[in-house]
Amino acid sequence: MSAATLNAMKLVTAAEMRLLEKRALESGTSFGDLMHNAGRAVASEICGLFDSFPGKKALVLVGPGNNGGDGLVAARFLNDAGAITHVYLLAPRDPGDLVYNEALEAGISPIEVESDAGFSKLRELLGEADVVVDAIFGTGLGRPIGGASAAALTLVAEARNQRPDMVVIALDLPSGLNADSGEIDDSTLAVDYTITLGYAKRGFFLFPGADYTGQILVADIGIPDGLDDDILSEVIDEHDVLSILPLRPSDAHKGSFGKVMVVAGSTEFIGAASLVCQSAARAGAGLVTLAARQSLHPVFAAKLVETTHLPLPETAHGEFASEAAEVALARLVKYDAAAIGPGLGQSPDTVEFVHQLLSGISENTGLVLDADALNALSLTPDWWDIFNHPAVLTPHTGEFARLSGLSIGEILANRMEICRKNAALWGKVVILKGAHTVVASPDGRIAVSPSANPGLASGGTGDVLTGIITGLLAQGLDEFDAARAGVYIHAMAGESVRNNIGDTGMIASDLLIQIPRAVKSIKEHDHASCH
Ligand SMILES: NC(=O)C1=CN([C@@H]2O[C@H](COP(=O)(O)OP(=O)(O)OC[C@H]3O[C@@H](n4cnc5c(N)ncnc54)[C@H](OP(=O)(O)O)[C@@H]3O)[C@@H](O)[C@H]2O)[C@@H](O)CC1
Ligand SMILES: Nc1ncnc2c1ncn2[C@@H]1O[C@H](COP(=O)(O)OP(=O)(O)O)[C@@H](O)[C@H]1O
Ligand SMILES: [K+]
Repeated sequence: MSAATLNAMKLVTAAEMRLLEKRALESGTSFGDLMHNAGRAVASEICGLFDSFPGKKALVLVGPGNNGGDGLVAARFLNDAGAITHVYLLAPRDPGDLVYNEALEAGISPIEVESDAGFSKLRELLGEADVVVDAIFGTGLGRPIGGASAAALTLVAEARNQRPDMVVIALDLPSGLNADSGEIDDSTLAVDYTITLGYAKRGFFLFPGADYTGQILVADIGIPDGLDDDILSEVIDEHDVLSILPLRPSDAHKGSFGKVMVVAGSTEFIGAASLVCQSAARAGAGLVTLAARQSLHPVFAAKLVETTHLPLPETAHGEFASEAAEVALARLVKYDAAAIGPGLGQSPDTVEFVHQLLSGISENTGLVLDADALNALSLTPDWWDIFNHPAVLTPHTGEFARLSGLSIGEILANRMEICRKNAALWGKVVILKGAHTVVASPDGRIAVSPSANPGLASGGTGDVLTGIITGLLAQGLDEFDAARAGVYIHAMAGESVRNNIGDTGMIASDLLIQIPRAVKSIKEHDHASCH
């Protein structure tokens, strides 16, 4: 999905959605109103997808519960809008069902599920439909989809393969997609659009579900304002990022934008340090200094022209000397933010160096810990009890597994919730990297990247993220703001490269010049939207 298509979105679990619905009912909205609003809003979104809607052929697949009820209301409004509308009932509706009877009164004659195993009528309708709405199951799915519903969904998928112009829409969510975990059923359709009710669901940003939603549109179903203040999860949005980006006064000097120290790099991982330094500068930091072992200095000095250098003492064996941390700490007091870890390696001397740095660093220094700094932390049981400095941690799944003691499978199965819980336990802002990166604050807030971009899955792109966030911390942002703005800018930089060269062969260095361009674009969009 293109990240730019998403607007500000809170994310809910199925339980949170039920709670919001309950609050809406308690505040005087009836369930009938909500369902009516839902069906009408879905129909209105569907009409908006076509240049001219009257005369289009719409097929609504209706299931047994309230998702099917919404489908019946939507069918009525599609009919009113001039579509030739068919409703296909996958399960009988109660004869007293209000929305069913309203559909009948509107002249729609629902087609009962066929006893013919060949589903000849359904095939015929699918052969002609311009738009198919999956209103079979929503958040109430309780077990695997089977029988006629599974068969119908398979037929839609087949028809779609034969007629790519047919638009397939999921009402609330693609049937079978788990709103909380992103798990899917064998029958779940990969749709073109998901028109979701009230709030986007967490599962839309978790895999495999994230590959099935198509473009997500949020339909307003009339849940009154002010009921969702305790919903703390959202997709990171351009307007939020704009509101937290540091100001750039015209009379600024380099001291205005903060100083970053990067403690990174080793003989084996030279490039990591370069990428962090360059991205911190590209994110707007006033000055970047690289602290690396002194024998590496000539290489870095040739490569990093704008960066200043703090060569650190080393042993005859090319390891950090015992006084290296003290040298770095003495200089660090003059810095606003530090990135520690990328490419440092994991030798015992390096681990000791990292531990000394972390135990001596001032509370006033903004801190991003990545890669080998995280690996070094993981070696200490209950490390979070000892290391209580505020920091942004940027683990990928493997590093998160080491930090938490959880298995990679456990983390992947529940990325948002696990990231949220551990951020609270560790007292850190935690970025769980990957497609739809999750940012969690110790206070329970979660911000999810709108972007999934396989182009970013190459060595060094994480170092760029670390640099951007440290650059933002140095400019005065707090940890959570720097983390979510950094994740967004990094994602936008990745989207720009993907737009330019595709998702194959992107390298981390390609992102660097795109960082200021992403910031510029965020600022200009706001300017454009004001006029
Ligand atoms: N939240 C809101 O504010 C609003 C929410 N709204 C809508 O409500 C939707 C949730 O509705 P819901 O709770 O009725 O659940 P839904 O997804 O229709 O399915 C439940 C039905 O399916 C059945 N069933 C379950 N699994 C099955 C299976 N594998 N195979 C076969 N049957 C299965 C289950 O039967 P049972 O398990 O009892 O046998 C029951 O009959 C939500 O997604 C949204 O569209 C709006 O209307 C208004 C405002
Ligand atoms: N499929 C993907 N979609 C979006 N972002 C991704 C994807 N794969 C990787 N990334 C991003 O690329 C970066 C990779 O970081 P990391 O795994 O630490 O690699 P490295 O250490 O080589 O830089 C992270 O910011 C991660 O979120
Ligand atoms: K559905």
